[in-house]
Amino acid sequence: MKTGIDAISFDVANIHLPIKTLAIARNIEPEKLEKGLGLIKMTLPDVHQDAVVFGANALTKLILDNKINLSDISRIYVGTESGIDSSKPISSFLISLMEQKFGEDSLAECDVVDFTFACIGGVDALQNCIDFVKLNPTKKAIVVTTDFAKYDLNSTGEYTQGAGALAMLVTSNPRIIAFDENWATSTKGVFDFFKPYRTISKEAITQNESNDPWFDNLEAEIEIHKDQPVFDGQYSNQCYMDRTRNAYFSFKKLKNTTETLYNSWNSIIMHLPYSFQGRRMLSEIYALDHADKIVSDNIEPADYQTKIKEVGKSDEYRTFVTEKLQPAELASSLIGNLYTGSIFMGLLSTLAHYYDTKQEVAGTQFGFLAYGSGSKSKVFEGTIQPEWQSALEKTKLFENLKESTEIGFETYESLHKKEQKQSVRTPKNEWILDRIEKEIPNLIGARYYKWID
Ligand SMILES: CC(=O)SCCNC(=O)CCNC(=O)[C@H](O)C(C)(C)COP(=O)(O)OP(=O)(O)OC[C@H]1O[C@@H](n2cnc3c(N)ncnc32)[C@H](O)[C@@H]1OP(=O)(O)O
Repeated sequence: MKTGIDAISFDVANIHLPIKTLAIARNIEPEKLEKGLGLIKMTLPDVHQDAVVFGANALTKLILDNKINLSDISRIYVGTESGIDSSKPISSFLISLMEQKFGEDSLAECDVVDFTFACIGGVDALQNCIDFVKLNPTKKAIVVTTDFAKYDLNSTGEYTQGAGALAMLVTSNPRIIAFDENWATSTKGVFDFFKPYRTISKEAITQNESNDPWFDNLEAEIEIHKDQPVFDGQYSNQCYMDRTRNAYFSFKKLKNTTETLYNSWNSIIMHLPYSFQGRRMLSEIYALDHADKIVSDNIEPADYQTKIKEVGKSDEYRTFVTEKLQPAELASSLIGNLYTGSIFMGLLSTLAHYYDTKQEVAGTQFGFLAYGSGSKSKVFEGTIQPEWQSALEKTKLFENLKESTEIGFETYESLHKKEQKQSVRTPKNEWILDRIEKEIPNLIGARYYKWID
């Protein structure tokens, strides 16, 4: 029996800052961002959007477009690193919003939970749901990935920001992609990118708010966390490269093959924190697993990086990138980083590209190289199913991305600093963040959402 993804929906922030505008404002050469990293637009949440809103919108679309009967859904597992509460998971918010829209107790027997491991949490959720459906072939699960990839102003992560969610129905005999048995993992506990709690004294926080009785219950110090990560960009690239390489070669061992694995993959879907990350990182694996061994086992360490760089710039590698990686990059260039959703947006981008250009990919294999900082990589593969086109009929990814509203630099900064009061875009047929109760400087209160017709 086959198990995999039967349907996919998405919701991204449909306002964006052109990368050129950011480059000019920050005094960065636009060509570096456009041609070096493959960036065109950067999306970010409007005033009424957050990770719950994106997740709820993607999930609502999945349910409506595929006429899903909620009583058939046994699990909704969420991959996210944008949790808004240390106890109440985003999946708990999603349950209440879906019941608000589709009927009270419609998900009363559904198991829900969030998975957090930086950008790989969605893949962890998927793997769990696949295992569950394999054991219970008549049952169905949904995976939601939702995040706001927010970086500090003026940081090297700033131009890679993005926001949005995907929702995927996991079933037996799926219409889009069926995953094979083998999943290889490579893990190492490192600090390449993380979001630590910070300690702040009660005194510092209450200076301007001393009349609020809420503060009476505070300890002398409290811990808060900021949406933006602490990170070391070049080190995170090294960790990405090390983990994916190790997982790739473990995957070959699991498959018990000496064949050059990527040759059998029609498309390669990687975690894309920005559009060209995959092509910049894969050249090492490409060189090591090449049939003619471009890099031999006994090459001098000093020559190793130079050789990998050379391979990355060769015509042969460029052709390989155009054929196997570029379709996944298209949406990333127009959206930015989606953290847990990036790899799945790469899958959707690839399929939407083949759909729009009327190319049949049923029966071909796609290879997946996932990465999450902290750090972990998983490598797995799947086969595209005969009904993939009809299953994606309503998705219209690139048409939808064209509708995004452009904003200027001042609006971008005011949204980033949470100073903007009025939404840029008028919401329609979507969930919105209605209000946050007990919001005080640096602390976040209970959030309430509503559906806007
Ligand atoms: C969150 C995760 O997934 S972890 C893995 C990735 N890490 C992150 O995303 C963390 C946040 N991001 C960052 O810190 C940064 O954006 C990074 C590390 C990804 C990129 O760092 P930067 O210092 O901005 O860029 P970097 O110098 O590495 O690369 C710039 C590229 O543009 C190229 N470039 C520079 N100028 C130009 C130009 N004028 N024309 C064309 N290309 C140019 C460079 O040659 C280089 O490409 P190459 O190495 O393929 O030759």
